[in-house]
Amino acid sequence: MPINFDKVTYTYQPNTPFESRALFDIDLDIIDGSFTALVGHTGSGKSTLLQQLNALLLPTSGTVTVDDTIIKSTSKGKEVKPVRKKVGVVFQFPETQLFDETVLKDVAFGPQNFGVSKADAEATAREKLRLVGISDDLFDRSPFELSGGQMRRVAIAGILAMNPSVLVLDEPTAGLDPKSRINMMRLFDSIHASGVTLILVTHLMDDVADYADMMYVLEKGRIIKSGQPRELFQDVNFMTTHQLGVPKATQFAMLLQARGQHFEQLPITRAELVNLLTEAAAHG
Ligand SMILES: Nc1ncnc2c1ncn2[C@@H]1O[C@H](COP(=O)(O)OP(=O)(O)OP(=O)(O)O)[C@@H](O)[C@H]1O
Repeated sequence: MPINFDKVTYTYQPNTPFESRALFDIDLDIIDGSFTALVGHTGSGKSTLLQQLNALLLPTSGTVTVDDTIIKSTSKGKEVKPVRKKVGVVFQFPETQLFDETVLKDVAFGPQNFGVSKADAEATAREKLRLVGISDDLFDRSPFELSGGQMRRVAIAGILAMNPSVLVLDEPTAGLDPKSRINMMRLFDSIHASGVTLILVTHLMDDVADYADMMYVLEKGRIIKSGQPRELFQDVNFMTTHQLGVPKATQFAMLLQARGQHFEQLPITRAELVNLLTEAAAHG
């Protein structure tokens, strides 16, 4: 499902002494089926932008078009409700939003709230819980008895139970150990492969390189660069000057380059680096 931002601005607490503008003239295109990464420092406006994707915040000026719904400053709750169902947002540390007495009830809550029958909502909840790797024996347990990683998976299943066409993920692997982080990114990759449009906010350039096909760099409320990760990571100077860094494979290739190794194009993933080095070794 496509999303378009046309000259979106957002101002917190307008017309008060605390007025502060968080977004300036944002133009953004999320292509249907794409995997888009949004990167930027603390305070660059990522969370503010995310909340515009499903109308939790309305633009102060400009428009956000989600599929065929146009969201603007004067939009009413009823007009934007369809967007809430189509665009699922997984906020940072989503496990803090669990509330129901059992895992199954918690995940079934969203669809039931949108009018799905209890039986159908629970059937969807079971399917999504299995998809995120929660075993059946945990369905009737309190979500608060689970481990932190399991709680996060349950919270993600709750968003997936709404069958969103777009899934927005705000630093979804924050606080996880390296193995759980890799498993969770693989889960999102498989959700993307099933046709869901993915938007990932992250500061991990390896994840951008491994998964994203489009990338936007946000700084002080403005998009200062956009393009395919492959293109943007070639401009190592830009990425480091803006203190975002580059993937580990690119860093390693640069070290080799400083020692005389030639690369037509810097690799951005580990697999690419290995391939290039294997080829180079084969050709002496
Ligand atoms: N409720 C608010 N009231 C006033 N200003 C706010 C509010 N929320 C955020 N801001 C300001 O808006 C700007 C953008 O903040 P935002 O949280 O969108 O950035 P971010 O890139 O998501 O940061 P982080 O990575 O820390 O989550 C910052 O200057 C911030 O101080």
